[in-house]
Amino acid sequence: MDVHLENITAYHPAREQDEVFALKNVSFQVKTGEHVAIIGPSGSGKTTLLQIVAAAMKPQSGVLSLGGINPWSISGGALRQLRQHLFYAPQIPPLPPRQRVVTSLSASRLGEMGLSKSILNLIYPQYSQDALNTLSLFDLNEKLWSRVDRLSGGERQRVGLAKILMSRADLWLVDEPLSALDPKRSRQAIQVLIAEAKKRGVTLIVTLHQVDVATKEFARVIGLQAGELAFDLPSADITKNILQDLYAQNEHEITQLETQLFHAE
Ligand SMILES: Nc1ncnc2c1ncn2[C@@H]1O[C@H](COP(=O)(O)OP(=O)(O)OP(=O)(O)O)[C@@H](O)[C@H]1O
Repeated sequence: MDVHLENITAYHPAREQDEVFALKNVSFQVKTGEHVAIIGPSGSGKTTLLQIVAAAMKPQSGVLSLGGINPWSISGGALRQLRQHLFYAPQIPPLPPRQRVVTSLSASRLGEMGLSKSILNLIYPQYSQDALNTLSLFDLNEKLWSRVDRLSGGERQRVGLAKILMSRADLWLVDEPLSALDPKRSRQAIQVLIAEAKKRGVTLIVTLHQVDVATKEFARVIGLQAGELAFDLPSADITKNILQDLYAQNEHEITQLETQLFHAE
């Protein structure tokens, strides 16, 4: 599914008084099957941007088009149908605490199950073989029947990624999927996500704090700064100066950036 944003401006209803917007005049296109990373300092609008693309938040102005359809100009029923084609994975995966991993993974296919199968899924989890195969991509096969609240933070985050792969959506919107993972697991997890997206022709948009992962693993990187598009470049064209400018206002993150770039060399 292709994504097209034209002059999107958005703000949160409960914003601070001094905040005028979370996104301002943001325009870009992502082709079907393309993979894009979005980076930027904390508060630059990365999550808001994903929520806009997921049609979970309505922009104040501008036009969003998903597969040629403006989600805000169609009926509620058509919007629900359109949303079945995309998977939005928030920063903290919403995993009900007492649920087993297998149930949580199969819930990614609730949209195609129908009511009776969905209820049955709570007792006899469906698609358990697919769930096992997916978990094995993240070295989590032995956790298939574990309760979600007995997993470590990093394991929970990888279950969140496995849930994306279990879905049959053709647009994946993934918000900071690596925050609880060590560098080696981060690299491995993002490589699995990209390889699966490629295999299935899925369009992938991922927000990342790990600049080194974004520039090494993604062919295209978009930089956001204070709600505006700072750059939209092939990763090969992104220099240290461009990155330093992006994070210039944020001392803490520029130190992190230097560490990442230093280790990446
Ligand atoms: N639910 C909300 N209510 C009010 N304001 C919000 C809300 N969520 C975000 N904002 C504001 O919108 C702006 C963009 O926030 P957003 O969460 O999109 O940034 P981000 O780049 O994802 O940050 P981070 O990297 O810290 O997750 C910030 O100024 C933030 O304070």
